Amino acid sequence: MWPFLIHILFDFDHDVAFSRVYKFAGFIVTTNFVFDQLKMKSVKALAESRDLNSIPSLYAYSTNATDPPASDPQDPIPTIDFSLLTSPDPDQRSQIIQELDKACKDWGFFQVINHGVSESLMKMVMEKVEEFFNLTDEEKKDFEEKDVLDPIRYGTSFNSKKDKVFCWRDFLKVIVHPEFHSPNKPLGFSEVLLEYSKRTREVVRGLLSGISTGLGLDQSYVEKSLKLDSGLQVFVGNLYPPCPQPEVAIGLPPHSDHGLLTLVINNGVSGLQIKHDGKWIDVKDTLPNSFLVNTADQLEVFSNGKYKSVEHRAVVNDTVTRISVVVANGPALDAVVRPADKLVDEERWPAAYVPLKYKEYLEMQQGNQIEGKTCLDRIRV
Ligand SMILES: O=C(O)CCC(=O)C(=O)O
Ligand SMILES: [Fe+2]
Repeated sequence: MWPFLIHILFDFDHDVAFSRVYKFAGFIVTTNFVFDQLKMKSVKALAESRDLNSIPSLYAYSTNATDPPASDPQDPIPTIDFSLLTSPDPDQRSQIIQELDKACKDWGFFQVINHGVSESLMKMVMEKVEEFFNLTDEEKKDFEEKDVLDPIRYGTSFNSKKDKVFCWRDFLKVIVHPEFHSPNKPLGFSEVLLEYSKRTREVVRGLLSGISTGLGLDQSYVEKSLKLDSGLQVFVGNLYPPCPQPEVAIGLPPHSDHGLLTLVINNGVSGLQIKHDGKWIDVKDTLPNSFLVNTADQLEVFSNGKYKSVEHRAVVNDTVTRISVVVANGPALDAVVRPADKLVDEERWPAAYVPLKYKEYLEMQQGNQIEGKTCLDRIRV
């Protein structure tokens, strides 16, 4: 006898359903649960549910078949000694500016050491993010995402209203500049967040002034033209719980970030991969207390394509929780970003991107599914 297929559908109205297949007393039972009913079910809650030995089909992600598997980098990832940017020795300064320029041009990704942010602050911010995710679902509910520009957004996947395949990731996104916001829990989070956002902003400012010089512009050109005094800074905590089928799930699919520079640290568990020379490489064995920095879309536009925003993704594993703390630093929301005048020459290097207000770019990127560099493609000339 062919087994019967019993399809239990709880609700036809919703398009986001996930199914699981069970064998039950000779019958095959497919259950379609409507995701809405589990709506803010975090991946953390899902991963902690008993007997989870496969992932719901909603999370089934297939990697691009043309992408080779990730490997270790053949050349070492560039390292930038931040302290040299303010060295009293002009030769040392110009040397590090050249290295920074090369790192942005060849990699779009580098580690920053001697940046002045204390080890204890980096450790504390990681602990507070972990404590945040360990709050009860009820407590975290207060911060559930509504709109992409809400100052505090707790959520799952990337854009759970649009994603066809869900990411194995929960997140907390907080706008910390030009206005500072913070969840009021856990205790002490807000103080740590304020300090971390100030300190990391100093690092970003220093890097961008070096980058400005490296692009052949005045040291303060980036800062002034993109109005960094009121630049947008978004703090992101990412939680990637252990996944029973890591090879068919994804923490975050390939994407580039929307701002200028992104600073990343993690809890010592690797999972970040970047695309370098067309190949995915694992980012691991990084220097202690370093920041991983990547160039983002607005820097690609501003530099007229001299620096490309780097594509990266996060993979998951089946044993340990990975946490990353990301600080995305961009222009002011009302700044119109266009290739810098000095980097445009109608004959040799015509402007390769159309001018767009950063706010509009951000809404476009955050309001859609995340997919490689498709958002940037929309504003290419
Ligand atoms: O988890 C990571 O290492 C990277 C996260 C990331 O790319 C992002 O939040 O945009
Ligand atoms: Fe990213």
